[in-house]
Amino acid sequence: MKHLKAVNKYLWKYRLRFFAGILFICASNYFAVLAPEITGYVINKVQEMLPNGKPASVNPSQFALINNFFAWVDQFDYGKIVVISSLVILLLAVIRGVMMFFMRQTMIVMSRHIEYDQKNEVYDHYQKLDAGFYKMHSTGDLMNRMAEDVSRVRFYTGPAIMHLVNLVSIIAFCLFNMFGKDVKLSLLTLAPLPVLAVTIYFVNSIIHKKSEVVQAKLSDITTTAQESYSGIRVIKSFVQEKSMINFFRINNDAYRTNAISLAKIESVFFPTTAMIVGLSTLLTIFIGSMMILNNSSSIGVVVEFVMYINMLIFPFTAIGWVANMIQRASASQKRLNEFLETQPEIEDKPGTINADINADIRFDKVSFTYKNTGIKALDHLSLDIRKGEKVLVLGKTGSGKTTLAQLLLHFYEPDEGKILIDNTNINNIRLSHLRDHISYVPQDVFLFSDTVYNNIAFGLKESPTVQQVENAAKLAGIHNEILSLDNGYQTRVGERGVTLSGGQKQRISIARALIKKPELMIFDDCLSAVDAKTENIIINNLNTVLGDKTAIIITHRIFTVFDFSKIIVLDEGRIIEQGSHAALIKNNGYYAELYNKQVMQA
Ligand SMILES: Nc1ncnc2c1ncn2[C@@H]1O[C@H](COP(=O)(O)OP(=O)(O)OP(=O)(O)O)[C@@H](O)[C@H]1O
Repeated sequence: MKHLKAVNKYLWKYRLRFFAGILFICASNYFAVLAPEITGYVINKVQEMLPNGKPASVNPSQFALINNFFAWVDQFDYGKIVVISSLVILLLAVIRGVMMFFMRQTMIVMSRHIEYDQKNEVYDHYQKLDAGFYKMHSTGDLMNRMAEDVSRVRFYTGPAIMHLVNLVSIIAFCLFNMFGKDVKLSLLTLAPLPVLAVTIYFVNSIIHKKSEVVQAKLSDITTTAQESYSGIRVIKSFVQEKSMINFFRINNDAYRTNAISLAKIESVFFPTTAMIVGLSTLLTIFIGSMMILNNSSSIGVVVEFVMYINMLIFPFTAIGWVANMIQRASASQKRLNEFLETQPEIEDKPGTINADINADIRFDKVSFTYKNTGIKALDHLSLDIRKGEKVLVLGKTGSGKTTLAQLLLHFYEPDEGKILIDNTNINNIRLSHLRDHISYVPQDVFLFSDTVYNNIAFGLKESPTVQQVENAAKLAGIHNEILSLDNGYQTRVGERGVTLSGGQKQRISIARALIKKPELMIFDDCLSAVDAKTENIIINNLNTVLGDKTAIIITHRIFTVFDFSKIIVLDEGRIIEQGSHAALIKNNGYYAELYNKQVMQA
């Protein structure tokens, strides 16, 4: 329960709806408990009219309103009493209906507002968390917390609170009336209800546990099916269709077994509840009849009690259900709190500034180890890049090239050493300011399920002109291919849109970086899926576009068409070669070896 304290701030934010909701619930139950009293009164009147009938001695109602009504209606004859009472019962039902409408309008609408706020809160927090966090948590886990956990918490702020207040108030009103009328009859007829509540609570827990297992199994088969669709080419080329079908069947079998077991429990549970309800009514009639025969109660009061007992059954059965809902919401809120309380390791510290970024870069003995794997990706690396320089970063796979780029973007923080831009430590530069001045084309290109146009324009503060978007696409060597798509720049890509080739995606993401025109551009092996001819065109274009901008180009291949100011070769997080093309060829090391291989292949 303590975890749910986190939603109190929202209950307070929507306090008007919350308190109005409580008021409507109490009002609806107040009007609900008046009807049995009037029914009992009318029945006693009927009995009084029978031959040898005498007035029943009944304790007055607990409510002044109803006592005043009886005093007033008593002046009329029997026929009028029945008609007026019936109309009043009808009126009470209408008022109750209206109150219930407002109760849902306040409480359930409040829970939807809270759900909306909470989704925003979680999403905002996700945006603040750093790359390290995302490496540690799967997308499925993040999505679940955002969708399922938030909706379970909504069950607490909406239906659970509403039913809780409802059952507390209806139980209070009924007991107040019942004990006021007849203490002995109340004690005897109410005795089975707590047993009913406890039993239902336990059976409900079993049902919930079983439905969770069913949900988990369902999610297993969905994942298996989803992976089979996305990986269908791999499955077919490895001739694994049969084993995939078997794997799916195993998951589906597990789902069926659990779903059937749940259905069995439910099919016993609901009839049993109905039977207990019937037995309670029967018990009330039986005990009531005995008391009428002993002249210690009246028919009207017994009928009134039968109605109260029927009113109480649902709240008593709901105790277990509501308790389960609260428990589940609490578990979900606990999971949400875990994330919401996670502070990003990389965030703006006090005193960070919007420093000038002209892109003189210095790596000063920088070392970095990935915490999750313990791999040392950079080892006392020192590097100077002057404004306007174009630097080629080469190295075997895993040598630390991407890490170098991501440290510069401040995705991670060095364990040792410092990174300076124009003599300011990047730890002192506001994150958004730093990243605004850098265009980064990552190795694993990502396009949003949106139009090609919007994908290129993504991240710009102001909407670009069509001309600007097309220019960027031309420089990235993709303009003509975009025009040949059915809807040109308005073609949707990704999910349910056109599927682009790896090379096309890479070039769209280059266009996205070029349109931003920042001080520093980092291209991380982003031409790997492009053929040599297109690669040459793009590199040539870059030569013109980059102008006096600083650029870091990470690659596995050597580009001879481009005149790099500096080439650095990384190995195991250290610079092993550094210099101009000519100097490195002369050096006869890794670079010369790679160059010779490339020349031979050409
Ligand atoms: N997120 C990560 N968590 C843990 N270890 C990582 C992570 N990213 C990279 N590494 C490890 O750090 C080392 C350097 O990786 P990095 O991606 O910087 O190399 P790279 O030179 O860019 O490789 P490639 O050319 O294959 O892209 C590698 O050994 C890699 O396994």
